[in-house]
Amino acid sequence: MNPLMIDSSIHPIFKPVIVALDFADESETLHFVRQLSPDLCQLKIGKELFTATGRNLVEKLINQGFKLFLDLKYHDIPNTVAQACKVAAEMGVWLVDMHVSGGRRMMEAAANAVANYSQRPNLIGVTVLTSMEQADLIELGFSQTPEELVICWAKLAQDSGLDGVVCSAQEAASLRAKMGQEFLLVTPGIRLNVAENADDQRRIMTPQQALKAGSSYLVMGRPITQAKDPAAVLRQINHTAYDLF
Ligand SMILES: O=c1ccn([C@@H]2O[C@H](COP(=O)(O)O)[C@@H](O)[C@H]2O)c(=O)[nH]1
Repeated sequence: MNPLMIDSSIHPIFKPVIVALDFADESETLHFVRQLSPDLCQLKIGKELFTATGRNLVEKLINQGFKLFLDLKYHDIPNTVAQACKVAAEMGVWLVDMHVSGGRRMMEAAANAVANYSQRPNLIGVTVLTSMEQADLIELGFSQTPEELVICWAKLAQDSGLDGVVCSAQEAASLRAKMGQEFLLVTPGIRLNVAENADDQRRIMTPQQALKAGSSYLVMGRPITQAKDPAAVLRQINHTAYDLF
């Protein structure tokens, strides 16, 4: 056995999963998180849990040693998003996101707002939601394929000073080739096998496919939170990641 496997925190690629804590309250969340550890995964708080618990739980989980993705998908005028990103930076979060469709000036204002924090959060742009497919884009007036739109918005995000994007793993290979090795590709829409229930997701991949394609981090909610043994699933994915790299 390679000695690196003893500590999966040595390189982030060996714990690529960000677990989406899509729960309704703090006690349910903390009960679930007791099964995990910062050596196994990162955590994500999104709209449901943040609306229920606010900054208190974010700070509690950071104090437990977890890297925290605050997934509130900001989309507003530049000043409002910039100020929100400053508050997130003060809370010590690791990743913050905003919709690329908020435009260049919004993203530049956000990047400038956090630039001088000694430990600033990584800012990432949400491209085309993984729950969307071609028909949804047509209905919204877009003529591009999901992949074309994701590539266009990822370039704009990079040009506006963001550190990466949220996209589906189906776009990861082309984005990795175009955006370089440092650009973060954070990919939800992950299912343990393609025959698994995709729920409301449309553009899905397995952990192995996503990592091979160039994903930096895999966002996984239900496949982990509804698993009998969430830690075992995470260990398995970490071993897969280790074997791949
Ligand atoms: O395009 C996006 C952006 C964010 N998400 C979030 O990721 C998780 C996925 O949960 P699953 O249960 O694994 O489907 C969820 O918190 C979403 O808000 C996304 O799915 N797609």
